[in-house]
Amino acid sequence: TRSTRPQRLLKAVQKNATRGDPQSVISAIDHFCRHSEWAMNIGDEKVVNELNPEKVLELGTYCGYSTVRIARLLPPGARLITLEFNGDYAAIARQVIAWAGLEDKVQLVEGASEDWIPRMKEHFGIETFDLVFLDHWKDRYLPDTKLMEDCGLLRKGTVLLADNVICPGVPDYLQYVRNSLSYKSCYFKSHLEYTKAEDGLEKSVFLG
Ligand SMILES: O=c1[nH]cnc2c(O)c(F)c(-c3ccc(F)cc3)cc12
Ligand SMILES: [Mg+2]
Repeated sequence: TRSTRPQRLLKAVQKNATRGDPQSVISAIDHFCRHSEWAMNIGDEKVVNELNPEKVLELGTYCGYSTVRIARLLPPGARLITLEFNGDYAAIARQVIAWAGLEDKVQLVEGASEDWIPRMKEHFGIETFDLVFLDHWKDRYLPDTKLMEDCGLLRKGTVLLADNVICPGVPDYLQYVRNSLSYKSCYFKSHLEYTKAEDGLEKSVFLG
């Protein structure tokens, strides 16, 4: 049977990227998405880099592209936990993260965000996160944000970074973080990965 797009993306990484070199993995995926097949990676234009997080939560791994983008910048001892609901995506992402040599900084968990967010303390020993990257199902951004608040996983200064706030769009989440007194929110206009369509990132700082 025909291979899947994630499988073809992984083959492109194994063919064109150097083991242990995260930047070459990122470049190989960007090249694949620009010249072979579009894929829903955040891409090489939507970037927010002024953060120095120690504890990062990523909601939505897909093939691990943004996982590699974030984890490659983490200092020793810093950790990224990434949740992926789709088992096929998770299997590919594990191999992409391993090819980049970042498995020591990344914990990939397969399952539903609403099941794992309440277990961060007892299962991973994490009290609060410094950065949360939301890039999973658009109708889960708002409920998962409220769940993280209720689980005490956000502290004064925690940054929520949300992809696709314009395309496909997350209107309920945007309305919440832009109107809640508990967040300072701002929009980073960009483009939908590898296209000319508008998209952007919403950066929201939790005020406690
Ligand atoms: O479902 C998604 N989860 C996470 N990220 C996405 C994304 O970055 C997209 F561009 C898109 C996308 C897919 C098809 C389009 F025509 C436009 C955007 C979807 C997702
Ligand atoms: Mg996205």
